Amino acid sequence: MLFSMPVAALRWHIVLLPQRLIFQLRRLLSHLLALPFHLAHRTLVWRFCQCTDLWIATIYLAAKEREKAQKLAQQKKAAEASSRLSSGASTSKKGGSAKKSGSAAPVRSMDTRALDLSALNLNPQDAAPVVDELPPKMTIAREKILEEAAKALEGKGQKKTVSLVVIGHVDAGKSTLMGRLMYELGKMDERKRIANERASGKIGKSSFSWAWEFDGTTEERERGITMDVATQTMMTPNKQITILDAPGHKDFIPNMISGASQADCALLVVDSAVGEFEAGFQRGGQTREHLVLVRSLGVAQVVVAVNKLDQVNWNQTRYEEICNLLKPFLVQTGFQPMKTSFVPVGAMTGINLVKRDQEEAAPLEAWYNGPTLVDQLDRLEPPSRDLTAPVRFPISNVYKSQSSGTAVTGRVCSGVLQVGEKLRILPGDETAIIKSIQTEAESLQWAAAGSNVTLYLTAIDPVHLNIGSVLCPINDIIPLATTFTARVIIFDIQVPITAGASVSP
Ligand SMILES: Nc1nc2c(ncn2[C@@H]2O[C@H](COP(=O)(O)OP(=O)(O)OP(=O)(O)O)[C@@H](O)[C@H]2O)c(=O)[nH]1
Repeated sequence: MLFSMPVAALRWHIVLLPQRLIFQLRRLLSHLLALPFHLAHRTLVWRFCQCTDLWIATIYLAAKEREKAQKLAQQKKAAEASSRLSSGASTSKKGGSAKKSGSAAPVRSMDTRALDLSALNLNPQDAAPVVDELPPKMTIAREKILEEAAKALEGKGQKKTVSLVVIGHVDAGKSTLMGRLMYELGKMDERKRIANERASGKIGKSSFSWAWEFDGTTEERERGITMDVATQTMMTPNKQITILDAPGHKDFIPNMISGASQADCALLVVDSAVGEFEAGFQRGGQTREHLVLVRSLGVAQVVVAVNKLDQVNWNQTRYEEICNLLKPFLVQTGFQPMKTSFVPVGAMTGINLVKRDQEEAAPLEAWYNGPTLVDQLDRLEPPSRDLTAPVRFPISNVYKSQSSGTAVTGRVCSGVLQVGEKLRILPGDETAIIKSIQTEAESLQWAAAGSNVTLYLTAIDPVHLNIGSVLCPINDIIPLATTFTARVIIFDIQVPITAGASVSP
């Protein structure tokens, strides 16, 4: 080992080093000889690159131009197609699950999204006034509509219509009750029930499967709460009832108010479980708050559904206790005792909604032989409607659908309106023409005071339509006022409000 090192070093210096030097010298010589060829070659390559670059750039630009032209043509075609579609009034019958303020079309609700037109799916093209094909003409004489509307109001030849807002503390079982009622009345078929049961089970929310008929949005289903008002129609023996299922959670009170403002009557749902009823009825609970709100909005009739009685073994004493706590509060809030009624129910099992012949209903049958929920709802009377007054249609929601154009929902508060009628939008100077009138179930030629309808409008830029605006006849608008009297309801204030105090909205 000691001898091998110097021998290896000696070999490196004497044998390998000269060899490497010779190799490097030969490389240098060959480079020098090849230099002229290299220069000539490089010039050629550069010249070729210049040509090809230009050529490629020309092709690229031409392709871009073609693409741009194609895009423009496509956009033009799409715009033509959409205006053709939006001009055709939707006359198809709608059925199935509840029409949610936010279902297929992005309906606006009164919460934080209220006037956010950016969420209306409008693009710059849509924002242009939609004056598509010629708007429809008014074809029915006003006298004829008034005659028909008066007959309908008296219930002659058809059922009287009533709109009903479903209110109550969060999780009282409002949507479950309404979903189950739809099933019991045959409006929800077995296939739909099974689909809802499976899908809700998949996301671990099987106890909400009945509520899915009304809680239609993904967020509502995932969170297990109602967030916006959902609408459906049901038939009782003598009435056609428009149901407005309102949210119970206090975060969505503005949406609940929007539903209540379109209703004639209310169905209050309370949870009879011990502690749960008390939570809703105490100060700050929504049982109290909702009752005060609906009464202040003019609702005078209320049916109270005492729900989840299965959780207290259908205990009669508990039912009576709840009724006795609510009765004085209802009177204090302004409901006349003869316009209030109570009914014990089990929404989940469908007990005492339409019938109570189920096996599980035996404990209730032992002490109750009164009316079912449907019997009570059938007794509701629509308030008087002002048919001859000028049309007043306050807008509850505005939305825009790809297929049918701009639409507004709400209730005809007074008067009658028909397809083809030109209406003024207040506040403002704009007008719109009614292209079609829809309810959840059908397409109409006219609608009268008390009807909850969707109006598809034409000849109007949707930016002029806002929640709270009112549609009126062009020659009979709401008179301007400089002063008004307001009744303000304040819940749970921290500091008393005194005259002259400044308040922020
Ligand atoms: N045991 C029992 N549970 C019920 C009954 N009705 C409803 N529930 C349950 O109560 C919970 C709330 O029901 P929902 O129908 O979502 O209540 P809600 O009042 O519509 O809720 P919000 O609209 O979000 O205020 C669900 O888990 C239901 O399964 C009933 O009769 N008995």
